[in-house]
Amino acid sequence: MTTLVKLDGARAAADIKAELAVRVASLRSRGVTPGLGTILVGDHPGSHVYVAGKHRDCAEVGIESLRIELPADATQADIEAAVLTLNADPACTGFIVQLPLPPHLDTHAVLELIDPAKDADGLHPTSLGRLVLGTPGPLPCTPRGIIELLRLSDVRITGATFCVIGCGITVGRPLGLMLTRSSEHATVTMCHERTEDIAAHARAADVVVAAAGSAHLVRPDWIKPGATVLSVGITRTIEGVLGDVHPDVAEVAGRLAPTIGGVGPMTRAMLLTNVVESAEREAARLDVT
Ligand SMILES: Nc1nc2c(c(=O)[nH]1)N[C@@H](CN(C=O)c1ccc(C(=O)N[C@@H](CCC(=O)O)C(=O)O)cc1)CN2
Repeated sequence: MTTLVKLDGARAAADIKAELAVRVASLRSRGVTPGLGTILVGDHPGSHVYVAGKHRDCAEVGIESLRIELPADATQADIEAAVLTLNADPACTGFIVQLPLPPHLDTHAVLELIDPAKDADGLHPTSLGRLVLGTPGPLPCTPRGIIELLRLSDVRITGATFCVIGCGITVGRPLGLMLTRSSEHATVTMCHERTEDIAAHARAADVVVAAAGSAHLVRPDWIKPGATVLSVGITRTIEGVLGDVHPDVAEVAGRLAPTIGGVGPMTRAMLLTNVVESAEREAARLDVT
């Protein structure tokens, strides 16, 4: 039996927030106050928990935060008006639209309306285009958090084989792009619901990232002994929160980012990082002009 190392995202995020608090204090002393806006539509239980966490984090590091909440039956015009409000609000230096939106809304049209200069999530087409081209821009928070957690935990990325399960816009798809940049140079297999024999792809990988949103999809016999596994997808049921990775995977993996306290806190820490980096660019611009 392999000894399991926990990839402790909660602890890493606490360290990152402590460092960000110092940078925010310095920005404020130079007259730049970072402000994060959030737009939350509907009653998705996970989204309420995550957005509450994002506002708690802001208070902890000294970032102002603004909150817009809309009912589940909000129209496309309602949410687009909320985006335009935050685009125009000088107190909001960056903002996010919490996903998923209720299915009657056009998510891509909403994301496209965000002022790219205020895109705190790295999900605007301009930011994703920059990611493809390799030019600097805000990076999507969960993939950035995954890579940061692997680096801080000394997990080899360059030359390693990754199996990314799930191709959604918040995690899998941008993670594939980020892992294959020259700064990472990993070899990545992207798996999705039409992939034949995902288990075989996972078994061949040094690192398995489960971001499909399918409870206990990844079983122990999918994992090469000693491999690194990250449980990213979450399903909320009446029995509680279930991750994409079955708990018995802990008996085979060498390192495991658990469903709770793994990648989630890192996602939030990277959101704060994006907000602070954008405010620092603004401060540098003001110093020059
Ligand atoms: N606009 C966005 N929407 C969503 C994103 C995103 O990056 N931008 N990612 C995911 C979920 N996510 C971010 O909002 C997220 C997931 C998990 C956590 C978190 O703090 N998890 C805690 C547990 C909380 C709980 O479930 O009780 C932990 O792991 O300890 C924060 C953010 C979807 N939407």
